[in-house]
Amino acid sequence: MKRANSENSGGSTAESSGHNTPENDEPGFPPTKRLLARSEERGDSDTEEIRQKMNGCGRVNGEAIEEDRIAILDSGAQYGKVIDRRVREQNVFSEMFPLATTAKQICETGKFKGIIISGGPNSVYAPGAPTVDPAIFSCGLPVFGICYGFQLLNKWAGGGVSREKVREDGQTEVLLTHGDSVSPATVASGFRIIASSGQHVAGIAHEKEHLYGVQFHPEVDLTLHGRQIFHNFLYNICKCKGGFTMRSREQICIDEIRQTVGEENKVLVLVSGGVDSAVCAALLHKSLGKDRVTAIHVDNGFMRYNESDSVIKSLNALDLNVHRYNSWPEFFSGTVNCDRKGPKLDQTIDPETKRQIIGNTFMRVKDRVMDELNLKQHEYFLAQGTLRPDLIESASSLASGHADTIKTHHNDTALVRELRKTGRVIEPLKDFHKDEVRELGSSLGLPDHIVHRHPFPGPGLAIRIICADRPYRCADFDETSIKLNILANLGREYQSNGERAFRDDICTSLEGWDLSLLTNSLDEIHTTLLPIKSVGVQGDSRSYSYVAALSSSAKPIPWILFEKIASLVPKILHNVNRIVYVFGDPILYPIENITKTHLTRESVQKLQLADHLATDALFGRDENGEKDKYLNDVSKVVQQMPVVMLPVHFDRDPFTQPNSYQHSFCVRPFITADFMTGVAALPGRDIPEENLFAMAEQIKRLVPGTSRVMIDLTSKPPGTTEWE
Ligand SMILES: Nc1ncnc2c1ncn2[C@@H]1O[C@H](COP(=O)(O)OP(=O)(O)OP(=O)(O)O)[C@@H](O)[C@H]1O
Ligand SMILES: O=c1[nH]c(=O)c2[nH+]cn([C@@H]3O[C@H](COP(=O)(O)O)[C@@H](O)[C@H]3O)c2[nH]1
Ligand SMILES: NC(=O)CC[C@H](N)C(=O)O
Ligand SMILES: [Mg+2]
Repeated sequence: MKRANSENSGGSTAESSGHNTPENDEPGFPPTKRLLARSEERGDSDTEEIRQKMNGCGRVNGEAIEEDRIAILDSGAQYGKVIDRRVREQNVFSEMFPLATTAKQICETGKFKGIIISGGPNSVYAPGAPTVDPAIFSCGLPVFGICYGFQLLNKWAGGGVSREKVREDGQTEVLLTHGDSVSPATVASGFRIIASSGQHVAGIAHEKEHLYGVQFHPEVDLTLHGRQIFHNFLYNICKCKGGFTMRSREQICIDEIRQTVGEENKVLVLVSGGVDSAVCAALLHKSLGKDRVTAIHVDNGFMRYNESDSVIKSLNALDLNVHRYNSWPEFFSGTVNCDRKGPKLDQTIDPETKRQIIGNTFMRVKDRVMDELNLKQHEYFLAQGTLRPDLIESASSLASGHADTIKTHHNDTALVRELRKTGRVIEPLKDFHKDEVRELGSSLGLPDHIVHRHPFPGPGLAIRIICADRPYRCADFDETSIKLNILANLGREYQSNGERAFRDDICTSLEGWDLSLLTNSLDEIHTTLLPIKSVGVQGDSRSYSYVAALSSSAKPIPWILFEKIASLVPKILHNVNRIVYVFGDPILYPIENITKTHLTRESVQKLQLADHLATDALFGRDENGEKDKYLNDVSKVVQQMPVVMLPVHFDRDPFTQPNSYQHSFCVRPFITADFMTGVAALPGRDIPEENLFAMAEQIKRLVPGTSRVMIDLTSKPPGTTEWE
């Protein structure tokens, strides 16, 4: 293995990191003492915060944990808190600290057995990129670097990290999401390559120094054997004993609620009918009793068809005081700020602005409701069923210091953050993931139809109507369209030199991947780049890019081929976030225009109908309506199925029919455990194909102005569950 000298490696040369000195005969390892001293001198601005965190460390709800501890240094990954969970579920206590935490701070406690460094949105070679105290790698504790953490490790030890032509996003057997890479030639000396992915290095180890790094994400569910990797690190390498068991999480939540609210005060809880708020309300009920808890459900105008009625029915059955408020005019005319200046929600296109308006309007409606119910602000706390992923994706400082905002969840807007600072917000589930909340709900005795209900986002259908007033076409649109078509038809004979060169380029870039399904396919795949944007998450950062539509006359529909194309497109075309299949005949005309779309009552009603038809067709409905809709076999495989309205009118010759006025609908059946990562459900394998055909036919027939129906084939990452 050669020592790297990548231009992009940020100048981490043998000389600058003090390698090969007489004090340390192992190449690549700077002398520990010198680095520990240097780390003390740094005087980082985070120091006070870290010191406080370190002092408070090792306690769960006041109880000291004396067992082995693992320090997780947070580079801002979306998956940081998933690492924490993976470690704790193996009965080892873990705590997250800012990346700037020094080796000295960790070592002087004498309680840590190892260090894990998380992934993050930055590039290790970018100016000002967050970095780690170099002594971390030589303090004697085993270190496991994940993604950004792996890149920091390799760079520190004299290896290289560089921006690659091909970024990797998505699942193979492991989840990869990165744009920077280590190549075999740039692995730091002394390290052994223990895993590869195509041409990239996926794992390195220096057994003697107990230093390990992986480019992929072992912490997420999508990585097969990820738990085993943590087990090996914790038990075989760090020699943890595994004595930590969490006290009943239910009791921890109850104690926290009682401590915060005290003897006299009361709680107003926002309930949507979803599992998180139902569990939150049940915990409050158990902790404080019925009379001290008031629940309000807000119909913001973006609920599903008749949903608020059934929510009230099922919440009343839980013995809660629930008040329902129909506030849709307030939401449609809501603005980001209280002064009502700036664009109203029904004039807004930008998804982040839509989300902020909705979140802030929830808070304003809450204030109005309190006045109406004569509840005194100083006696009341506000409770929300906020979960860990809501905070991570909103880049809340409650979750991480370096994370990128993927999307602002409505329950974590600026106004909510202001209220939190006053200490009057209770979020007992803020450390939970969705599957853990369901477990807690069952143990609290909530009925199955609530516990297994599919999630529905607070902003509801408002973030499932893609608003637009002009097509989204950047300079790269035409080139991306051409490349998309070549990529989807790799088996075709290409005449032009340019096309052949691009095809060969793709094949070289994807060396190591099995492309036979694509190169052997005789089916013609039609591709249409849609001039609209959708939100995604790539390399721990937010992305906002094009949607690619696939169609074909091939029968039966080659779903496995489409799935493969969907997984490869974002690897090659980084400006494509989502890949959909369009039901029906192949799409022949390009999409030049969009249908001007805003949030109006009419657009919401159309989507309510499409969503209602799609949900019934896929999950069925018993004769009583709602009851078992989310308890059948398909709904156990698919954990959520957003239906999204797109401002796209297909099958129009743009020269003879320039005006676009119809909409299309896309269903997104999604398979996941914790909603941090997941994959699209594939027809014929995960969900019945005939249900989807029936659904597409019904939407087209019954929803006025429908152009086409499609299904989303994108995994998360690079897509997200919701489109905005
Ligand atoms: N329509 C609504 N009325 C009142 N509160 C709401 C409404 N929608 C969302 N909330 C509040 O925002 C919180 C977060 O919403 P979120 O959708 O994540 O959770 P949920 O609705 O309880 O569960 P699920 O994720 O299963 O839908 C809820 O727990 C609830 O406190
Ligand atoms: O209460 C919510 N308020 C929001 O603003 C919000 N945005 C996304 N979601 C839900 O969160 C889960 C993950 O969604 P994404 O993969 O789209 O980020 C999915 O279940 C989404 O439906 C929200 N829930
Ligand atoms: N997930 C990560 O840690 C990504 C690291 C880095 N931002 C990259 O894209 O390579
Ligand atoms: Mg919800």
